[in-house]
Amino acid sequence: MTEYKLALVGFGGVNRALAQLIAERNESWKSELGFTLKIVGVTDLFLGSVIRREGLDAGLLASLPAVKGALAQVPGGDGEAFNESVIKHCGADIVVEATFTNPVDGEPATSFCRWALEGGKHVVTTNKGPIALHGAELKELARRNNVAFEYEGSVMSGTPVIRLAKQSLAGSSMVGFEGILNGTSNFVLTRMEGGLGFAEAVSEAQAQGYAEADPTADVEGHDVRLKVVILANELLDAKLTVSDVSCSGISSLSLDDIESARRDGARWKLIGAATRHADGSVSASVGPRLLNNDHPLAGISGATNAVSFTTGLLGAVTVSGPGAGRTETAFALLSDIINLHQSVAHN
Ligand SMILES: NC(=O)C1=CN([C@@H]2O[C@H](COP(=O)(O)OP(=O)(O)OC[C@H]3O[C@@H](n4cnc5c(N)ncnc54)[C@H](O)[C@@H]3O)[C@@H](O)[C@H]2O)C=CC1
Ligand SMILES: N[C@@H](CC=O)C(=O)O
Repeated sequence: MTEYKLALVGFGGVNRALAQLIAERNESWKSELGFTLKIVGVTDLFLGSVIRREGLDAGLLASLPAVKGALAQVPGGDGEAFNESVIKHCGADIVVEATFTNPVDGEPATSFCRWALEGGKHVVTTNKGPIALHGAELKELARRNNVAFEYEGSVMSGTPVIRLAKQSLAGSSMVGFEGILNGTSNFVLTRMEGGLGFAEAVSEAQAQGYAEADPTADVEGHDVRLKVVILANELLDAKLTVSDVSCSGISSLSLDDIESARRDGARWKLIGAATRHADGSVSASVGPRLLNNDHPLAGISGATNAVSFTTGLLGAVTVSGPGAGRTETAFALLSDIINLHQSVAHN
């Protein structure tokens, strides 16, 4: 039976949910997936760090209080985050990177990924910064070190859009996509349709674990811009950088705007889109759009996301599912591990 040893880097909502899944389901994964997971290291800026090569109790980790230095309560743990030691020396096969997304330079998560890949460890991550800003370099580093670099959760959380589009829509002559790609902003718009104020709706999204550490990234479109760069570069063979994508958010929409849209049979949605033109160039944008109620994306509510791929052979192919959420995103990490397990077995 294959057992993968994991180092969890960042122990916030997503990696804690992964620990909970491991505590509850590791036994059933033996027969269902053909492997089990063992956590051998955890590090978090706020909670501290711990290494235990024989394996840590996933249930105990998942139930730790979210207080400063809490990992010191675990046998062998420390209140300080020794990121480099955990990534390089805890004996992990897979580094599970889920620290804050930094939309400006992708750091320090990009360095964490580099350390892991250079050390011959697989990396799975939900962090959008390293992929949108340094994806080509990290993929090349993974290739040179013969390890996997997987990031399904970076777009639409547990909804498997990247792999689905890359594998199952390969050869469909994709020329573009448009989508609702941020759970928080769609949740906020939906709650505002119910009459809740903008600030209260953002607070609810934070409490649900949907929002970024700084929710400005969600409501001003910066998070969607990273996702548009990731999808365009993966699926349209674009070489987009963040500055190539025009970007505006939903913070200027008032309750009046939303109510007046409703009276007109329409809904405001934050849409990220990219199109490949006849000359091969790709243009991309993020911004609020008023959609008539009969538009395929108009009915998407709450933290649900959806993306519609425009293909030459099939026309529009639309995928919808969770766009945010702790357990939903932890599932994306599991799906990355399943994918790397299948690749390892295949090779
Ligand atoms: N929550 C969600 O629905 C989704 C989250 N993501 C991405 O997944 C990542 C994790 O998300 P969450 O767990 O919700 O965030 P979170 O804010 O709950 O947790 C992040 C953790 O990383 C730790 N951290 C930050 N900087 C660090 C550093 N330099 N070294 C060590 N630890 C550090 C923080 O202390 C925090 O505990 C983020 O990049 C987010 O953008 C992606 C898809 C969905
Ligand atoms: N904050 C993001 C989380 C997923 O990427 C969102 O709300 O979509």
